[in-house]
Amino acid sequence: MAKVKGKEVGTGPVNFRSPTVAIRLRWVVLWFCLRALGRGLGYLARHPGIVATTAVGVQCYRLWTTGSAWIVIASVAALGLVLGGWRWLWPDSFAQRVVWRIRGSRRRFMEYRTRWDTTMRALKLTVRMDDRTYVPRIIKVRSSGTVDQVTVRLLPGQILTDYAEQSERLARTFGAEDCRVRSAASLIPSWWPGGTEGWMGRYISWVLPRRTDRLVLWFLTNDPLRAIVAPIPAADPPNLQALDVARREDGLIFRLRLLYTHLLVAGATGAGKGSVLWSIIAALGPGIRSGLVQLWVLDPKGGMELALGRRLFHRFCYGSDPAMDGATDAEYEEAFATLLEDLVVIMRRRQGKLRGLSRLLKPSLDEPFIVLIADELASLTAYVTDPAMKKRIAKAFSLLLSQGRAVGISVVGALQDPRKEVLPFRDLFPTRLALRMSEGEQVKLVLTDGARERGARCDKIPESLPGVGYVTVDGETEPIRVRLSHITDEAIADLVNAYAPDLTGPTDPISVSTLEGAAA
Ligand SMILES: Nc1ncnc2c1ncn2[C@@H]1O[C@H](COP(=O)(O)OP(=O)(O)OP(=O)(O)O)[C@@H](O)[C@H]1O
Repeated sequence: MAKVKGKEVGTGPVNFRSPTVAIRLRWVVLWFCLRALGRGLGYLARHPGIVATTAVGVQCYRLWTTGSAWIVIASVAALGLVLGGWRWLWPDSFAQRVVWRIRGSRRRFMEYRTRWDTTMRALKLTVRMDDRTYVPRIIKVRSSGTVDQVTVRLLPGQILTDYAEQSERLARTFGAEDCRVRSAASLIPSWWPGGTEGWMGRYISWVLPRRTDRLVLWFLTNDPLRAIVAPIPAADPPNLQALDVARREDGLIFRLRLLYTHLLVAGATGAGKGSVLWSIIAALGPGIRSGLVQLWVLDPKGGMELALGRRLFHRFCYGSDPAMDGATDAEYEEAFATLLEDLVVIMRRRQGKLRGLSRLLKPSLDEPFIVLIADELASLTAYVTDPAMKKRIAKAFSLLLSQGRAVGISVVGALQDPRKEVLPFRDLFPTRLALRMSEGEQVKLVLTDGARERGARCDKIPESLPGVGYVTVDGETEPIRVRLSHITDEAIADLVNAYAPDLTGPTDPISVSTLEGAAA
């Protein structure tokens, strides 16, 4: 008979069949006992932690009762120290390996154990074969306190979409606010040094490849993104491959990779695009001060969004510079084109320098990491009035997006309308962040095809949650829900005071009003 890696469920409480062989009751009882013993041993073999804990418990009891209680006390103290140190040094790893597991075991027992089989049957997520019904088996449950991650082994013939289609019903049944269906996580945890991209991560993925017969159901039990996310202290020097910019829905910090990639941010008006740009600037702050990072900024909305931070920027163009007062639209547009073309010149120079030596530029004080931040991209593409300028801007953008990554030039662009007519080079952005959108169709344009079915319901983000969005990274199919930190005008003034590179000697505090005056 076919062997299926699922839990076998009888068709009813008792099966009545015509006996063809008479078996004595004692043999039947013996068979059931042996089978139960075999299953018990199999369970223990799959859960060595239970065996080890029991063995340690028995040993402690023996030591305690034989007058060696000090060994037990010293061992418990040493364990407490190790755990305390682990929590202090690597809080993310400690949370995921210890806290989430303990909480997950409790949630598995209290929530999922009792209702799982009936829910699977009711939602037709079971498989029938040879008169038997198989229910998908829960492999493990991890709970961050805000999200329960239930790892499930798929039955033969099942695909992720089968579960995605039932996600709303699953959420309702298990009392969650939402349910997202994700393919099984890589075996490399997010806190692993270098992440999945590092050499250690790549080696581990080669030895332990991703399990394709598993998926993870993310049950959102208590949304941590309802609360505003305070600015996250910036690392010094910044990790350009993992900038702390947002909080994830599982409560962890979302780390954005910016080096060697470009980021597209899309969202309806008031969705919080400004907070994405400012969170990135805040995370890059220490690098800006040291000269490792240069910001080139375009703010076609007359500097409304970004002028407060002008002292942090190496180049800043917002189309209405006091020096250009009274300038025409064409002159403003020319200023944007010139800035972009200047950056293309730097890109070409860096390419020439690296040619034959290396394929990737490692940012340094001599060759800093350049981030081109462009707010309201549509004003730089579709709404440019002068055809000649439109062509120059489009050409420079295409060159920077297609060739800039390797030489340490990344583009961060924000816009409201993600259609191809508005942003012809949309596909050149490997990393995408979609905030609140007015239509479900737009989600597909910004994120990957099918992202909405897998939970990225950007059109359902309420207006009361600015800064909440879904991010996808090239190569990853599932979007992650995050909320960017909220950087107020006062926080921006603090940022400028702390990180503006032109400050010399004692700090030269500037107030919001001074900056506003400067920007006016
Ligand atoms: N992460 C956040 N947390 C809390 N509030 C936020 C966040 N981001 C933005 N807001 C608030 O939401 C409002 C709109 O934000 P913002 O101006 O950044 O939106 P936007 O997408 O840039 O809009 P527009 O396209 O019209 O410029 C502001 O009042 C801002 O204070």
